[in-house]
Amino acid sequence: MPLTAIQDYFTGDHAICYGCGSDNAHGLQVRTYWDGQYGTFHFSPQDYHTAFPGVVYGGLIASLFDCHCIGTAVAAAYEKEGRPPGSDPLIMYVTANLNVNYLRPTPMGSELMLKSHIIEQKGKKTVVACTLSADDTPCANATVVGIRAT
Ligand SMILES: CCCCCCCCCCCCCC(=O)SCCNC(=O)CCNC(=O)[C@H](O)C(C)(C)COP(=O)(O)OP(=O)(O)OC[C@H]1O[C@@H](n2cnc3c(N)ncnc32)[C@H](O)[C@@H]1OP(=O)(O)O
Repeated sequence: MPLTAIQDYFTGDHAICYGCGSDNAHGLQVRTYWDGQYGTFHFSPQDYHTAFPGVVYGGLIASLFDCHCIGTAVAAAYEKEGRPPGSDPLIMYVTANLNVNYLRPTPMGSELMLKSHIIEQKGKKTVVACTLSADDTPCANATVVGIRAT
């Protein structure tokens, strides 16, 4: 697994995203570690991420999927072009579609693991699938369609 997350290569206007911008002090700080096959991200929900007692808020989960999957699309695109992550010209994707299945309540108090992989890379479009697990139990999964913006 790389030591640097894909989002850590982004600076300036590309580092302000609520989900993954390193310069956004109020953001979620999503970090995607891409190993060429899978993107991995761990997140520990805080008390204020609760939906109801003991259960993580679903909108938070959607946000984690969103930025982690877009990060996966960016990392995979650099790899496909044979370029170091973050090199110019910068690669950026935006979310066109985000589809989440909530399989069971996601428990508070556990570290969450998101694991993503590429389903399709074609033209401007990349489709990424991702599973979110707590204590090795899948709690939600998602498919994200990313469209290349730069
Ligand atoms: C600069 C680098 C920095 C990077 C890091 C920054 C950090 C932040 C990053 C984190 C950011 C966090 C994430 C965020 O929060 S990103 C913010 C939330 N997202 C947006 O605001 C996006 C708004 N939408 C648009 O801008 C346009 O509608 C887009 C660009 C998405 C498509 O525009 P357009 O319609 O003109 O595209 P096209 O005609 O060229 O079609 C191209 C292909 O796309 C396919 N398609 C289109 N729509 C959909 C859809 N809904 N489902 C499935 N597929 C769809 C289409 O069929 C075609 O496929 P194909 O026929 O070729 O197979």
